[in-house]
Amino acid sequence: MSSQFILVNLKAYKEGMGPRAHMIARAAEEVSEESGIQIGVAPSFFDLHPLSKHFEIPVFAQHLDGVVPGAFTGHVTAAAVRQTGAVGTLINHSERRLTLAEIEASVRAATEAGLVTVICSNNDMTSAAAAALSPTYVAIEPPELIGSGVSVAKADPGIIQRSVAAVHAVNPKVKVLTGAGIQSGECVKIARDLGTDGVLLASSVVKVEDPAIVLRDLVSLL
Ligand SMILES: O=C[C@H](O)COP(=O)(O)O
Repeated sequence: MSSQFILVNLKAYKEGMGPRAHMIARAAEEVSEESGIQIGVAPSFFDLHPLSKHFEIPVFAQHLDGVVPGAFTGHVTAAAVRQTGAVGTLINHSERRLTLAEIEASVRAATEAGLVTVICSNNDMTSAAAAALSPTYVAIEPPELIGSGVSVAKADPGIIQRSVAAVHAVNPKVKVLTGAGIQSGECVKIARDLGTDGVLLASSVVKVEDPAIVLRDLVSLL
């Protein structure tokens, strides 16, 4: 069985909320069972518990704050994310950037809560810095390609290769995902052949009428 991981970020897309989040999670679970490839979803905070309750696939938060439970307002603690049944979290997504100190605090809090951590980075230098914090994964995503329909695997394979090398030079135990414009089995295969452990993607699955068709294509060459 391939150890590749496909993580679908539902972002704040209206096509990824409520009933649509359930439909996407159901498609992810079906395709995961058929293919043996692990497929997870990162819905809005409000859909974490509904999805973790109904589905076996890994459910991730899109962000968490590195604060301990207490007098904080509008913060999302690692303990609260854990209680929803989520098993992991994105940290420092391009659309939810944090300071270096905040990233470190978020990774520490999430790790202490037993969550899988995915730090997002924008280039190979920040990938190396992220690896120094010992997350489970670093996800390299060139911001200019996010949501563009142009795949990082085809447009900029060099950034994937350099990031894998940079991450592993700092900490060989840290796994690497890549994202931005990922849309087909060919993209996933190119990323895997460049040394990544999977992909992080959104629009190509979330914004289509039938996500299962795209998900089946994504796993087709693994
Ligand atoms: O979290 C996912 C990434 O930002 C990629 O988004 P995208 O697949 O729509 O380019």
